[in-house]
Amino acid sequence: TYYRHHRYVPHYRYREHSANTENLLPDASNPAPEATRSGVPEVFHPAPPVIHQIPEAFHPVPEVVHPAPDSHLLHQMHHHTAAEAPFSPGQSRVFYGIMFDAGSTGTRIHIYKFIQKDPVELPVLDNEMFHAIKPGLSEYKDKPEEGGNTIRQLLKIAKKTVPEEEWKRTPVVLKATAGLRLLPEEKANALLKEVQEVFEESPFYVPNESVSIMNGANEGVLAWVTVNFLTGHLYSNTRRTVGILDLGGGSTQITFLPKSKKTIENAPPTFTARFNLFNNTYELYTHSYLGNGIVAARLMTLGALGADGLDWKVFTSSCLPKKFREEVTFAGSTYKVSGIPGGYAGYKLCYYEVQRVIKGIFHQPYEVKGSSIFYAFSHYFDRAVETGLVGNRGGAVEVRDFKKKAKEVCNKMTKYGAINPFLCMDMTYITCLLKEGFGFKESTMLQLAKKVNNVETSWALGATFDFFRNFNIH
Ligand SMILES: O=c1ccn([C@@H]2O[C@H](COP(=O)(O)OP(=O)(O)O)[C@@H](O)[C@H]2O)c(=O)[nH]1
Repeated sequence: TYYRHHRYVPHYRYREHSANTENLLPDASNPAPEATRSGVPEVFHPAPPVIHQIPEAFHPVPEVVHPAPDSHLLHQMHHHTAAEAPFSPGQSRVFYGIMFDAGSTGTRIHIYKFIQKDPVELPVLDNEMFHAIKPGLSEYKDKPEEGGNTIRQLLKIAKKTVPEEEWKRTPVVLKATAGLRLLPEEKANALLKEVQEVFEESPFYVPNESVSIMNGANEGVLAWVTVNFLTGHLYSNTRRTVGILDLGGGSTQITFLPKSKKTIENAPPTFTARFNLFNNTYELYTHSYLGNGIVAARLMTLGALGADGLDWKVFTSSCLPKKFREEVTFAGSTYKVSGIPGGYAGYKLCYYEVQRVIKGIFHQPYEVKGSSIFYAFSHYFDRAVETGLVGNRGGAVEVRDFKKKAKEVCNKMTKYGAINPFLCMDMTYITCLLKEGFGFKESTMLQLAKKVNNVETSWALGATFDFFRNFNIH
């Protein structure tokens, strides 16, 4: 079935912004999207096997900055004239890319399979194999060899997924995010060195700078590229795109293409990123708030992050069930946390506590009060599913729905605490983050998704495109 051509049919609909033919591949037979039922948030339907056309930016051209030592790989990656193409007539070529996401709460492997039908056509994304393990690399800060074993484990999946004859030209790349950013440099470097060694003993192709800590701006931009690619916005003729909201364990990202110049003019200089893609130069508003991921925010709410006396101190909060008591490990430290026995718990008090994590830290972009569409994934999605705000296929909600649900969860702590004792704290934090952090209106619509067309919404696909054809983000 590798070579069967599936037609790309958009599976996303939106109440205010319905998908239209601009977002489709130029295929006259693509059906026009159905009208959405007004007022009913539509869900995403995981697509049947889909082939995603790679945007032109990914079209391999000779100025690829990552040199591949394997001439076979280069041969395939670059644009050929028919005479030099390594293709037999009518035969498709398949190639793979392996991207590791070393997050603060877990490590994930994404194995992308691309198909190039003939040397002059753009490759297409055929499918993704995804696997996640917990905890993240940062938990192994004092035992890097054990951290390396988690990577070895995931590489076994890569060896099962990628055919053996492709191993030596399949690039393997790892990018770490907040977990490693928050570690002391020497601890983070020891972990990266260990991963590099594990990669080198693997049969895959290890490019230069294969293992690194990604900067926050790239994390936001590359997730934006992924989501706009998967939703069909990158190869549409309009400049209509969607924004992204990513809530990790250690950091949180907001990225969107401003419609108004004022947004860029009023943004701090480090909050914008420019890059070329699809013959367009994009200037995005993007920022990663380190320490404002959901797990870091829990510990800040509790007053635990950076506190002394961790051995004996118990950090309490009215956001937690009164009888709850647990140890939380984050960025290599362990904290004792609990509810307030015999004390008060509930939404109002909790909101007051989480506000401390947000006040005075966030820049509110000029435009966010407008009608832009934002895709929210990672922990936004997880918490929305756990509380029943959306089903596990995701869907559209308004910011006020998070608030309503947060109140319900905090006021029925016993019921929801059984699902996840941090639900009240997390939902209240998300509400506060959206409203008082980014400055969204209560009526702003968010599309909650984990996958779009069967591919994970994360920065990893964007990073794989960037690897093959550098966007030169600056
Ligand atoms: O491809 C992915 C990448 C991440 N996640 C989820 O997104 C969150 C990201 O958290 P992470 O630990 O990576 O946060 P960071 O370290 O970047 O702050 C976690 O709930 C993951 O399970 C996911 O569902 N799919």
